Amino acid sequence: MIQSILLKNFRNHETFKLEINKPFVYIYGENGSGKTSILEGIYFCSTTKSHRTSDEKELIKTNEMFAQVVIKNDDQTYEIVVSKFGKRTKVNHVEKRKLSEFLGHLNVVMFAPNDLELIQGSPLVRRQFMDFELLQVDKSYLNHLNTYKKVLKQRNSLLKKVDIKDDYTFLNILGDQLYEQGIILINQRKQFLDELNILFKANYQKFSQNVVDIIYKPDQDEASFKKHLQKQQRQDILYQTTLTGPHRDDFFIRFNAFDSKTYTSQGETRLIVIALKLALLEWIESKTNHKVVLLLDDVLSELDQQKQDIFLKTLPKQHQIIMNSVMPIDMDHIQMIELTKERTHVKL
Ligand SMILES: Nc1ncnc2c1ncn2[C@@H]1O[C@H](COP(=O)(O)OP(=O)(O)OP(=O)(O)O)[C@@H](O)[C@H]1O
Repeated sequence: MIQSILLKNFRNHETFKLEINKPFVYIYGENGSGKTSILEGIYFCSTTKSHRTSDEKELIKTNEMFAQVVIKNDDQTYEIVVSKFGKRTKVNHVEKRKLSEFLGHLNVVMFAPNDLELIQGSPLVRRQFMDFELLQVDKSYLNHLNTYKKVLKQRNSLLKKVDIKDDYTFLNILGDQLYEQGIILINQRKQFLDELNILFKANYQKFSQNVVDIIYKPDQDEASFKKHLQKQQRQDILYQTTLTGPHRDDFFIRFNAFDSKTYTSQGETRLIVIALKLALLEWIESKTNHKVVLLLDDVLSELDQQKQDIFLKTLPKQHQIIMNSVMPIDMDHIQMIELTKERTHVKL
């Protein structure tokens, strides 16, 4: 469990310090007070990435040289500092040069408003979701994914040079390698979505009676992928690119009989994504045996009062939850923090 959080020069926080004394922390305050930045800080210290920017210099408070996040979790201290020279990480005050030595200790699942893109966005968003979650729990997945991408790049550059009349020997070798790695990705993604689907449906049922399902849409099944690479490469040569494979995979959420992407309302979409995140949390815990902290950024907006009440009542009790919103709520057993200007400029 996270016991304390310190942000220094992080976004609008000059110094923000929070000692946590209950499993459920609820932070509220006006727009721009820095609520999202606190969750972003925790996420950053967990993953070394921001959930809302790829330009990490943005995290450094204007006119400052560095931003720092220090988190005490299960009596271990994790620290990340970002400056114009890059990022540095420490565990228990000892510098960790290898990312693998820093990652995996402080596990979080975050819901943020831009996660609605999981439903509404392009297939790339959903592929990145599958890949990111799979490589977190299975290091070998990263190797297969990287090899697949490397072979795909080689094959695509060869396809730009090769002629219909040429000898296809090298193209065939690359096709075999692509198939070999590709089916591993397809099978792992399928298994991931099958397992996630069971947890997702159970979580979603707590909110609504609609029937939902995660449907994997591999670009090709194993047999047609093989057939394409062996017998239909003329098409690839013509288009000068690999037309099919897991790099074109997708999934969608079936909502009753429809595709939620075009069918569900904003509030319904939000509940679907929340249920997906709750499912993900359970899935990661079952795979890693590590406790996962749930971060909920502005999760209540767009939900009607009844849905907000159901949501708050059904939040998992066995997890640590850190959540924010504009308005306070009336609930027992939570640590309520009002974020005021003074709180973001605490004297240490
Ligand atoms: N590098 C930075 N330096 C200083 N201020 C920053 C920096 N980056 C962002 N800000 C400001 O920090 C403030 C806090 O942003 P944040 O998104 O955390 O607020 P919030 O409380 O979650 O707001 P909302 O309720 O509108 O979602 C904003 O006013 C933003 O303009």
